[in-house]
Amino acid sequence: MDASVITTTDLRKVYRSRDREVTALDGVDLGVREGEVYGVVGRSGAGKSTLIRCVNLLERPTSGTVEVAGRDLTALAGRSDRAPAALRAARAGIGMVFQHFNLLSSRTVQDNVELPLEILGVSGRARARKAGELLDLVGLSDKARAYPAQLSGGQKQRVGIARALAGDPKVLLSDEATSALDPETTRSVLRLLRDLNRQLGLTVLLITHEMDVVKQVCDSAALMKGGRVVESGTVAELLATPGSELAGELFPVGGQASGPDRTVVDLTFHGDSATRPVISQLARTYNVDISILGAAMETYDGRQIGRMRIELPGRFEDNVVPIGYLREQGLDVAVVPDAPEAVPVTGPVSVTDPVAAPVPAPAPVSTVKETAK
Ligand SMILES: Nc1ncnc2c1ncn2[C@@H]1O[C@H](COP(=O)(O)OP(=O)(O)OP(=O)(O)O)[C@@H](O)[C@H]1O
Repeated sequence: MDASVITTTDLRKVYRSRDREVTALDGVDLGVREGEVYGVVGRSGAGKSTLIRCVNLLERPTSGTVEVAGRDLTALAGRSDRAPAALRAARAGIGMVFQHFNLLSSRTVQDNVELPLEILGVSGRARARKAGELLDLVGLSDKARAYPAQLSGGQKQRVGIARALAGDPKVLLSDEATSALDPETTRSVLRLLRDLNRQLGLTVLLITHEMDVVKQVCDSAALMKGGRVVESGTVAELLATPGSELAGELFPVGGQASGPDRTVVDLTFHGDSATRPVISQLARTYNVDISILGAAMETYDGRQIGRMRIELPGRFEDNVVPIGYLREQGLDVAVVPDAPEAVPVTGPVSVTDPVAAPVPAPAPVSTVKETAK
């Protein structure tokens, strides 16, 4: 059974103006499972904002489909510019928070939270009760009568989150919600999102350009480049994928070769291999001096995953056998060229292996498919 609560299929968005076309989304397939926090990262212009705005049809996709909670929103959108009633109703089940909060300055905090309920025609008393509950949930009961100008950035975002939850959404979309906040406030807003995700079973799709956000709250992540998703999966799966750019950015294991005629290798340990003394066995078996240039160890979903960058004396050709040994021990092995990026060693390593210098350009990392938790 597909437990995705947000699914985009071959989503494309082309912005057309008189003299040019920009392909902002170039066939995006995304699956966000119920109850997870899913982060989409990428450089400026990668298409993140366009993607999140297409998920609630604030932006109309050029082609492809968007399903949220089992409903095909693209089918509800109709052809005119004005959203039909069915789409407006479906959107009530999708909350959205924005980087710059988008609060109405002339309304109190309580009235800002009540706004979506007013639009839905909810009676005054029911609105006030719901707004009171939501402000309690985000820790701002004492600010109900304050105006946005009297709040800190973090408090404003909490109001934005309370307002986004007014329609009891199953899904919350977050468009760089913490980008305007300092690191400490960012952490507290992310903790709030995580708590809401757990308490309410809320699915959160967020876009960010900060890897720390992914590290702090995301179960899964996708990397976008040029309108495409180039890597995706649970954080644990990504960390275990040789050559994953996201894994490298989440847990950088830096370190350069100490001189010429050295082989630098990135190793990923997971499962059983994370707890065996593979490196000391390698040193003993081949009588080779190994320098550890960097290492990171994390536990995700109860699985230990380690990444390590080591240096072996000699060039790649001299180290084919030890590298083969590491692979036999169940480690993912990627030889690092002079440039900082790693090249996954994919085929079986043999003495005549063509991976030997010159090292080819990094191969694209294949998408990690979703697996049940
Ligand atoms: N309304 C628009 N009209 C024309 N081009 C647009 C429009 N909105 C976005 N684009 C273009 O689409 C591409 C993707 O933009 P988008 O804002 O989705 O990227 P992003 O990853 O969110 O970047 P940022 O982090 O800077 O917001 C960019 O080349 C951008 O210039």
